[in-house]
Amino acid sequence: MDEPVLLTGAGGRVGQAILRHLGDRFEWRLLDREPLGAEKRPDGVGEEDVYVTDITDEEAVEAAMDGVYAVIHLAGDPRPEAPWDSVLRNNIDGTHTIFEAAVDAGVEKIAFASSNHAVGAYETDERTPEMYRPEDGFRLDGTELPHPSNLYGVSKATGEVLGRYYYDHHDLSVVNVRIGNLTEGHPPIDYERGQAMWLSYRDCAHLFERCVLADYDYEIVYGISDNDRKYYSIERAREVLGYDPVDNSAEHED
Ligand SMILES: NC(=O)C1=CN([C@@H]2O[C@H](COP(=O)(O)OP(=O)(O)OC[C@H]3O[C@@H](n4cnc5c(N)ncnc54)[C@H](O)[C@@H]3O)[C@@H](O)[C@H]2O)C=CC1
Ligand SMILES: O=C1O[C@H](COP(=O)(O)O)[C@@H](O)[C@H](O)[C@H]1O
Repeated sequence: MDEPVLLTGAGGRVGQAILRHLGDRFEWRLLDREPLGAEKRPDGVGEEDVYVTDITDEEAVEAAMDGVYAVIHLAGDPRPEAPWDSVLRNNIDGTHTIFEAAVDAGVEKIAFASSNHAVGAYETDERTPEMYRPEDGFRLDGTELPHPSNLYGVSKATGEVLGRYYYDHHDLSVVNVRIGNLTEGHPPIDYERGQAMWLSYRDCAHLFERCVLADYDYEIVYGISDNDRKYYSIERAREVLGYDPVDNSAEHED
């Protein structure tokens, strides 16, 4: 594959985890509404490969999408407490703009950064905290309906449905990655839920690498490391994408 991979939200935590481990793996085109200094760009990615624009700007997104093979779409408001006006603009309208431009440009596939918060309401008082523990067998596997924890989760579920629409009506492969809790170096401390859905930086990069390279139609997978504590199945990601994580939050417990 010689064509570029467009990474939106490249300057954020997930984007930087990906670039840190996959900097020389693809020909990158980076997009963010904030400028990306040299320290945020892999070697060989110059300012000419960076698009400083808002994803709701249709013309600018069209320009960034020209000739692109695949998109990793991360840009958006990541705050679980984000208000409706922000998720409507950044997460829903922005994601719609990305899909429209991708279809127009003939992009092959899109990996969309969905979230645990699209399904957070499965974590009921009856199930918690037991479901966060290794001996508990409760698993979500991506076939369940969305069950959002907040309006941010609603926006992520909406992104997944937008992807379904563009997959059904256009020649575009779509994978939605319901990312757990990306934390650098070690799992969250004193936070069982976060340890159960920990995603290490290197597993995050590997997972999105597989999203670019694997063949699929429309998928919903969970993005967590291979934690002993887990309530998300990673079997679908293994099967369809060839995801093979190396980290486990249990290895960081005393
Ligand atoms: N970090 C995590 O543990 C998780 C992240 N996610 C999702 O992954 C994606 C990335 O999250 P993070 O890297 O943690 O967030 P972040 O806030 O660190 O990075 C987001 C990046 O997107 C850019 N951005 C935001 N709105 C934009 C817009 N309208 N146009 C252009 N650029 C825009 C920001 O400037 C920033 O660089 C988000 O969509 C988030 O919802 C989902 C689950 C967990
Ligand atoms: O979707 C997201 O989820 C992570 C983890 O959620 P939390 O409720 O354990 O904080 C969050 O840190 C991140 O900001 C968000 O985008």
